[in-house]
Amino acid sequence: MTSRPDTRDTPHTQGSSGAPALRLHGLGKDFGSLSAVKDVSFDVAPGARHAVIGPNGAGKSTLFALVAGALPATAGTVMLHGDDVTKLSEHARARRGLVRTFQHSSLFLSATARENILIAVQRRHGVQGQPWRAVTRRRALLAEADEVLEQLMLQDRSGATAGSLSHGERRQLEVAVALATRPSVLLLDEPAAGMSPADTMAFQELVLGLPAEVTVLLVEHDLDLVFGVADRVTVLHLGEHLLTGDPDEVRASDAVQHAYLGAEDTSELFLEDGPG
Ligand SMILES: Nc1ncnc2c1ncn2[C@@H]1O[C@H](COP(=O)(O)OP(=O)(O)OP(=O)(O)O)[C@@H](O)[C@H]1O
Repeated sequence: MTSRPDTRDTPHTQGSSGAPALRLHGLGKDFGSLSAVKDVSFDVAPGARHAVIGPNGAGKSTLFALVAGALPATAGTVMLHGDDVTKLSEHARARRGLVRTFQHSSLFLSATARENILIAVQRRHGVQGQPWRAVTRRRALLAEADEVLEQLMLQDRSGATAGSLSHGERRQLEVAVALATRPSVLLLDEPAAGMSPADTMAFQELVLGLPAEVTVLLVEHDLDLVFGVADRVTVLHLGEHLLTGDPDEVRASDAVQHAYLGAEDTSELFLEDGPG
């Protein structure tokens, strides 16, 4: 009988064999007679900032849930660094480094920003349930939490309770909490939802500043954010894979323009920088 190594204390690696960080193959999800995701295949390269976009009902959230392990797939496989994780739970995937943030906050609102991160750091080190008894390790754990606070530009909000943070800051903190688990692949679920334009800009900087070795898969409505951060974009339409390409290919694609706006004027869908 084999047992999986406990990876809680080891940084997650990018895999050994040159495999993609993520490979989705023939992925499908049916809800009764509705196929929300149909035969979707694409790779996410290690270190990529890869976005999934598509019009309402395209299947983005469902695909996200299939990758995270929140929903079982009806068909197909999810490979993480070359390992088949299709049958693994969300928790088991997270332990292998595939970590998501939540669209609806899962923060402890009465705990400070630093404490929220610390809780994640402690979990990674396997000291949850006895947080303040591990006195000798406390300093190291706090230092790790502070490093994440700084990475996410939250050091000035360290002592503020999560409940007192602005919407944009909470989103930042959610990413910080995810990052504290040392993911190899970070899944961001519509982070710009409900954000002001200024918060979205700040969030863009945050994503651009994430450690290069962390692969990011982002499901997002806000195309400004997508085209501000992504080096690869997958477009879904009616549950199907329409195109995976670099941002310029996606912007230039008639099929993508039509998927978004049908026969309507598409001239302003993907605005380039500069005056409109
Ligand atoms: N739990 C469910 N049960 C039944 N149908 C569902 C369920 N979840 C999603 N769907 C349907 O699957 C299709 C894809 O939905 P999904 O939410 O994945 O799309 P989306 O691209 O994320 O949409 P949006 O941009 O509007 O959030 C839609 O037709 C939706 O109504």
